[in-house]
Amino acid sequence: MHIVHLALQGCLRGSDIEYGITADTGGHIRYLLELVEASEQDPAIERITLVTRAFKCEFSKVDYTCPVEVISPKITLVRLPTDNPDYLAKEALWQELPSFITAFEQWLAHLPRLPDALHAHYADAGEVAAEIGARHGIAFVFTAHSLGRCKLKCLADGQSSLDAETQQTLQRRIAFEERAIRDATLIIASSRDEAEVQYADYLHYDTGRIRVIPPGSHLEDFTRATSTPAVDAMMRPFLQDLDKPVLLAIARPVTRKNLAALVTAYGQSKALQQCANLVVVAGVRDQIDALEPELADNLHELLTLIDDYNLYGHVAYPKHHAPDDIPALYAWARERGGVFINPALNEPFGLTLLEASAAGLPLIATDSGGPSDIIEQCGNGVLINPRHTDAIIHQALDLFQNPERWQRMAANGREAVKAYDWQRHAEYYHDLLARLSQPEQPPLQPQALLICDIDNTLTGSPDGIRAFTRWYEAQPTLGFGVATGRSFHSALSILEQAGIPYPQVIISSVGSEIYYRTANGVTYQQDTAWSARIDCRWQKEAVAQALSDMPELTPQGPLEQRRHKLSYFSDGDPTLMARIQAHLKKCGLAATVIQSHERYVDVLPVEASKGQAVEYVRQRLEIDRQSLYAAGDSGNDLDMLRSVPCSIAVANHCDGLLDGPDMAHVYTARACHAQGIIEGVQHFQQRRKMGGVA
Ligand SMILES: O=c1ccn([C@@H]2O[C@H](COP(=O)(O)OP(=O)(O)O[C@H]3O[C@H](CO)[C@@H](O)[C@H](O)[C@H]3O)[C@@H](O)[C@H]2O)c(=O)[nH]1
Ligand SMILES: O=P(O)(O)OC[C@H]1O[C@](O)(CO)[C@@H](O)[C@@H]1O
Repeated sequence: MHIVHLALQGCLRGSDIEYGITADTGGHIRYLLELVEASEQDPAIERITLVTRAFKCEFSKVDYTCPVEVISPKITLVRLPTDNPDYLAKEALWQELPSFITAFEQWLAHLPRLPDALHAHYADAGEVAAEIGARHGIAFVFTAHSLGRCKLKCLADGQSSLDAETQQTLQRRIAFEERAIRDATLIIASSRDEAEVQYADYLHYDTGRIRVIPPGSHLEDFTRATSTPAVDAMMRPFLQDLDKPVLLAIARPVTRKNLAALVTAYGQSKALQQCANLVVVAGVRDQIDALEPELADNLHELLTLIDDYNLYGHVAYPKHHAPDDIPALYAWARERGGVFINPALNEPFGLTLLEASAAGLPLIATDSGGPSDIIEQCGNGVLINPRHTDAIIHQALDLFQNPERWQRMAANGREAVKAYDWQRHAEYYHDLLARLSQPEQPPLQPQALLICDIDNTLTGSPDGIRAFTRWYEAQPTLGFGVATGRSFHSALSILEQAGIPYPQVIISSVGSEIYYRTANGVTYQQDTAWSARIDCRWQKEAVAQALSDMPELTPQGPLEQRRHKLSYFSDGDPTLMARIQAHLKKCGLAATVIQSHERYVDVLPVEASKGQAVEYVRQRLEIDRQSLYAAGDSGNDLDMLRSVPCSIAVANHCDGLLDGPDMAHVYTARACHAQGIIEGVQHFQQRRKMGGVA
């Protein structure tokens, strides 16, 4: 397979990246280089080409006009010239897109055959890929890295109005993104937040074409790192007490990274100054005023704040560092009981959080964007509102003054971050690309359909999953779907992690959303008729308002709240469901209320539940009632198992699932988890063969 990656911005080269030398030389470059390094390990990948723009510049000694750079035997970097030969910031690149497209077409014309996959990084490359894709009928993959609508929102939040030029630049970028999102065959997001919140602001948002594949990080570099004399030398000119704990930030000095708020918070708190130094690694520079205006303005602001708060001797802001110094910087902070902070107004994902976690530092991070996913997964930090300096102060003091909490978070992070692995990313990514390059399959028309709950039904036993996968492969006429309380992306992630085949149908968010796998075998299409059907009597805001009167209900995190689902934690009181129903009735509202695993309460439109969604899918796929199997284990499976004649409760079922008189038809498997599903389906198949009534 030949994969072509398009990435136009910043100073891209094969090694020794000058991170932060321009506003656009940052995370997308690290992401891309580490992705291709993992990608080339796969023998199925014959060739990888990175295509970028050639430019001249005065700020670096590197030759960024060199047309071809061989990075490894499989990976080549190609620089294409455009009309303007000079370095241009991403905001000005749009002018060069027509000439870049022409140069790219000429380059493509010299290839023996078109690439198997085209992958565009960031809005501008997305525009090129959409144009080339349309002209040549090439499918493409899009990764935004950062989205204009989120940036617009977070910049606009802080000010009464944005200047006209910024508005115009962002609107132009958003138009490119809209086109890329509309035309891309597949979109790769790094986090659930990106997939479910950040992309959701776009007109052409289509969840089913997005896959969440978290990036990795060269963990070993950070886990093994120790501080070096170079880091000591970097800090010595700045800090009075080199041994104090450290509050460390590493980010390009752009407005979105909000480094000024960090220095302000530090300046406001004498207590924080007493217990820790502040280290801000904000790119590299020779002369501040020779940098791009945004970088220079932000650095001037930092220097002014340091001066205003008289922080000399307490804050370090080194001028230079090499890529190799970065792991040593985290290690230097760890050796001093440090904490890593990312106070960005919005962080689409946040590679620095992975790096800091691997290096053993607890995190304080913005509550806007990808960090919430990372911290939820790793349990190694706290989220803060980046506009509240008192929250930064409070959380930093708490971590510095509570060594047990520090230890626990540092240990959690080191362990959990192992899940962010480029090799795994590459395997998943290649599998998707390989499927996309195969001819499309005819639409699904199974003769029978098995719908399974995921958690503790399909999952729970790795041996069971292996047995299930083998067994399912030998059932050519049996369709397979899942019905889960998880969101669509959360469901796909757990299935991928567990090695379960991609289902043909995904009923997610407790039956309030339905997706069908499309003919390319990779992407999904949402059933909008189902959404419209359950929407008609649903008054989400009013229901949420009414339930806010019930103190025993605590809302679950923002990602669990969906257009047609409100989710809460509860104390598990068995009378709660009835009380919620009564309260809603009193308020003139109606909803389906579902309690599971005692703690969880989901409130849905009246027409939505797993059972009603399964019946809808059965009719839509024209499956005979006796050829539909459903398997589950807990409270939110109850109405599905109750209504499907061939239902299976796995042996590890809970929530008194089979207590009701209307559950007598349910087959109770002797085996737990996925083995129980196989046992149940075989039971019904056998019974059918013998002519019994199911
Ligand atoms: O002075 C600096 C500043 C940054 N870095 C490195 O540059 C990378 C920065 O990546 P990240 O923290 O992810 O931020 P961005 O540069 O803003 O990257 C964009 O692209 C990334 C990859 O998709 C996403 O994780 C980000 O959220 C998105 O803003 C990290 O490896 C840093 O260690 C340096 O080496 N030196
Ligand atoms: O917030 P913004 O301006 O979209 O910035 C994202 C920037 O981050 C990067 O990943 C930096 O490498 C670039 O894609 C882009 O220049």
